[in-house]
Amino acid sequence: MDSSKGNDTLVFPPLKNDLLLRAARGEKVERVPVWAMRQAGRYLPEFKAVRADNEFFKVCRTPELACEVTLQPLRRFDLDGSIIFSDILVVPQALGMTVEMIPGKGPSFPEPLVNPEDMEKLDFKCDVTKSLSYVYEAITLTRIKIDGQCPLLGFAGAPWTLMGYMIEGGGSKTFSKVKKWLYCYPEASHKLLQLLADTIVDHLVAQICAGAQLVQLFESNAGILGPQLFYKFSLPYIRYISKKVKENLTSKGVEHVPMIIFAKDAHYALEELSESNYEVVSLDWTIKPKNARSRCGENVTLQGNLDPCALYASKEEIASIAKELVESFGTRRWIANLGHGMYPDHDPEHLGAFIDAIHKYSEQPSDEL
Ligand SMILES: Cc1c2[nH]c(c1CCC(=O)O)Cc1[nH]c(c(CCC(=O)O)c1C)Cc1[nH]c(c(CCC(=O)O)c1C)Cc1[nH]c(c(C)c1CCC(=O)O)C2
Repeated sequence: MDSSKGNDTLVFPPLKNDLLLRAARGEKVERVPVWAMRQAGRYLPEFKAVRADNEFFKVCRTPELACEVTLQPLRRFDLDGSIIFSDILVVPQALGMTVEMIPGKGPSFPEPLVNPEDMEKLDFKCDVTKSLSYVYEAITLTRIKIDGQCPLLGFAGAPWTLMGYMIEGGGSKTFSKVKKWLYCYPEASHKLLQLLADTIVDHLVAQICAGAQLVQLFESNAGILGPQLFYKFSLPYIRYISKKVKENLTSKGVEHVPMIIFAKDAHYALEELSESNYEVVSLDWTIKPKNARSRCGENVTLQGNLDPCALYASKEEIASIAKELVESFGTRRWIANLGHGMYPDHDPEHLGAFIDAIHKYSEQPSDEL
């Protein structure tokens, strides 16, 4: 069958480029797939034009706008993957918290959680299929509009990263408020992390049922925890999520999709992450590809790990860095990406140079496939 089925009722246009799915599953590819975290964003003038007239969460909540900005980078670049435009902070919103996106500052929670009693304000019975239905509608619409050009990724923030925003009320240098919870209120912390994990499972399953062909879990603030806290308060929930997502899909009779874990700066846990039931482990730029491969073994696909700042280099230098990455990662079980997201002052053409160079240097002679 050439049409891909997201669930029993949805039939989407056939997929013309499945490199990303094949690389995630460890199959041979004729060239290495490439996409970029935050590929839809403020470095694109066409994104800024949409944002000029629409508040950030309005774009998230309006399926036509979310679909439009998701497709913008695909019109410019030869991308092998597309990530739905949304935000990790829609989950705290679904739990009843107010989140604002303040220009020049980033996300802000006017009423963050201060004490464990504040958790009573959260909606423990929240039904994401209702409160986040706009995300799933955006995914289904985008899956249709993308017309099989490449696979569509869904995503969520991991529990520890979301807990950080909910308690700090925004970004932070030290994350001392949320870390204080881990030391002073470990039981309440686990209760909050479990609530988040269960909500994230439902959110990822609903995205897959709506048409997401891979999903990525962002533990962007893993680096703030040392190994001890990571093994206690992050890794168990990362593992719970992959297990439950897969179980829930099986019980619904929906095909499994590859799952990607990005635990930024958690080098110490690479072995454990690669044994956490995720098909892909995404790396930040501070680790050598060969080192990561020998620690993760041969059974997972690696993703990454260009330093986003390398996109400030000349196009020639970007091409030579891309060539080095291809030589270090090899062409099997690798998805080329950045080690974190695009920055607003990146030149779009420099991302284009990276994408084209990865394709050029990873092209396989057809008789070797
Ligand atoms: C931590 C985090 C957030 N959101 C996200 C993460 C995890 C990834 C990471 O570590 O960067 C994930 C995210 N946020 C966004 C996407 C969309 C898809 C894509 O990657 O293209 C994704 C995958 C859109 C966005 N989310 C946000 C923007 C920019 C805001 C704008 O348009 O005004 C975009 C395009 C806002 C946002 N949202 C968040 C922050 C910290 C910010 C402010 C960042 C800034 O201002 O530079 C929370």
